[in-house]
Amino acid sequence: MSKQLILALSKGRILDETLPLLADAGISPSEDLGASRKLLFDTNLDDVKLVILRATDVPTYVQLGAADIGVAGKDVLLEHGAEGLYEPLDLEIAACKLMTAGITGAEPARARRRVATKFVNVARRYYAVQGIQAEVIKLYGAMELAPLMNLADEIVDIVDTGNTLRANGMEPRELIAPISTRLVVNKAAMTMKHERLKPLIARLEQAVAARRECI
Ligand SMILES: Nc1ncnc2c1ncn2[C@@H]1O[C@H](COP(=O)(O)OP(=O)(O)OP(=O)(O)O)[C@@H](O)[C@H]1O
Ligand SMILES: O=P(O)(O)OC[C@H]1O[C@H](OP(=O)(O)OP(=O)(O)O)[C@H](O)[C@@H]1O
Repeated sequence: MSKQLILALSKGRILDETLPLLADAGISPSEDLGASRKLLFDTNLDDVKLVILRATDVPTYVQLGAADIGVAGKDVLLEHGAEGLYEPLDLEIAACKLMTAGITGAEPARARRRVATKFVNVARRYYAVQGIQAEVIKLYGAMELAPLMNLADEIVDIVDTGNTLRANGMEPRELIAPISTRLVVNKAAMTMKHERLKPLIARLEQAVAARRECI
């Protein structure tokens, strides 16, 4: 097994909050991530490299061992499934909620509810547990448009400020799960590379704890 540790980061919103946390933990990329089209970066630590991935690809890289450790939203992890992954640390960044939502004031009454979402696995599980028959429609963005356009009765999506829902005449309904960004580790790497992973995870734990104390 390679001596290097590969750390997979979710690009976009999560990356913006991950880089300062990594810096607090004493880990920084050797070059400016934004100034390059590169996706694989050295860091100030000899044995740690970073890969910058689409958020939904992080669990796949870590599960299959192409990366040893990763940073991913709990929403993405719930949708992907936890097989082959440990989730040792809540990084307490990019907090939001995974919720159902519908048109403001409308009764969620259909016997068989049509639900638009990119979180199809989460949605199927959620409605099954509630005993609600649901036809789940996969979308890749702009979920809030689906009820307005009569494509769906309800959506399952991320809610933060609620501004996107309000701007589209919708309201939050049920909380499915509180979301934050998590550290995930490949199960085999946790055993085979334990000596290298342990101090890395400890650094991150300390950085999260130090921030909590500042709040
Ligand atoms: N207000 C928010 N809206 C969306 N995601 C949020 C919000 N706050 C925190 N998050 C977290 O950020 C992640 C989404 O990041 P971002 O919006 O950059 O990616 P995306 O547009 O969903 O991904 P992609 O571009 O790969 O489709 C979510 O998985 C969630 O964990
Ligand atoms: O409650 P709010 O603060 O309005 O945030 C929630 C919105 O933010 C996200 O969309 P994003 O802007 O990431 O676009 P996306 O649809 O491409 O994911 C999410 O899908 C909601 O639409």
